Amino acid sequence: MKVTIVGAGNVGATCADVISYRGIASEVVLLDIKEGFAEGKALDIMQCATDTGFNTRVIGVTNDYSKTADSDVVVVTSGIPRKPGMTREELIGINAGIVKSVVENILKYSPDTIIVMVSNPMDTMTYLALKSTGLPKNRIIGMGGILDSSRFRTYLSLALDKPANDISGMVIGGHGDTTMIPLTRLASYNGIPVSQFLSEEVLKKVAADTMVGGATLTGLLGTSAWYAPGASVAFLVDSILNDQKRMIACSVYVEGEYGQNDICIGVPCIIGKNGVEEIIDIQLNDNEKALFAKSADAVRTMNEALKSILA
Ligand SMILES: NC(=O)c1ccc[n+]([C@@H]2O[C@H](COP(=O)([O-])OP(=O)(O)OC[C@H]3O[C@@H](n4cnc5c(N)ncnc54)[C@H](O)[C@@H]3O)[C@@H](O)[C@H]2O)c1
Ligand SMILES: O=C(O)C[C@H](O)C(=O)O
Repeated sequence: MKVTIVGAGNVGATCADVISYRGIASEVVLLDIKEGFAEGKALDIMQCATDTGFNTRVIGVTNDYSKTADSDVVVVTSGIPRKPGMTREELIGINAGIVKSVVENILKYSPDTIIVMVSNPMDTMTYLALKSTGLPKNRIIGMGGILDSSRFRTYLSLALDKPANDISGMVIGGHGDTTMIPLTRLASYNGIPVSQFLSEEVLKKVAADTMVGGATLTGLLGTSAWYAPGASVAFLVDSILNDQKRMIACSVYVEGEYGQNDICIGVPCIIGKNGVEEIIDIQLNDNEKALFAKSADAVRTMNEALKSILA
């Protein structure tokens, strides 16, 4: 199985590293516009093979899309990350043009591929990729909800002082500081509602920390995060390539689900070899429904901005 990752920066290279290390794909192509950069990252990753014991072939190329031919999955991480104090939405002006040209190039060589969108603002970049290529909606998947859910589970694990893998929880809605919706009501510690262990006040703080999880890391690091984002992409790619049919919150095109239409937004999906195989339309309570509607409005407004940027 072949995976291409466009953008060999922090997230792209970490994702290539995790995919190789875990043997998720037999071949990984890293592509970047910076001369020699992807080649260097690929060689560095390949030199881990004998120490960590993987056999994935990793190659790096400078803007040569012919080497990406027949990729089963293409991950798009090309574009600029935010700096402290910025929102993801402020990246739209530069990233929209990059994403549009990248997806056009990808499809010339891999017309049947599944695209995983990472570049921010991710929900709008996913929508842009869908609309500009005309690909069927099952083949464009935005990565955000899985990362936000990992952060939610981490903050819950810290509050409970219990391992994150014993905690389940999901974040839906937009991948933005004010648009994501941690589903606290449904989070559990080995099936037991977390509300049996944590006060309402603590749970509110966990949700608030989750929502600004990316901004917190950007403040600490000076650029946005990459370890958890890279691992989240690899988890998603694994579910596609190995047809695992995991339920993962992803940004996908909705047609009536959750009362919304014509946007890409984070909802629980079954992810398998055909990409998005099903959207799980769970029953939200009135408060969650209102939050989802507000989140969808914000995502829709951001999509509108594409018209003037790409005009
Ligand atoms: N969806 C998410 O959950 C999530 C998580 C983390 C980061 N991100 C986003 O992912 C993007 C990348 O973040 P990063 O930290 O890896 O940034 P980075 O600056 O480390 O890497 C981006 C890379 O893209 C390359 N690039 C730019 N234009 C290109 C083009 N036209 N073709 C090929 N390569 C190109 C750059 O040369 C650079 O190496 C950002 O937009 C960031 O906001 C999203
Ligand atoms: O926070 C960012 O800008 C990057 C990414 O979307 C994240 O959540 O880590």
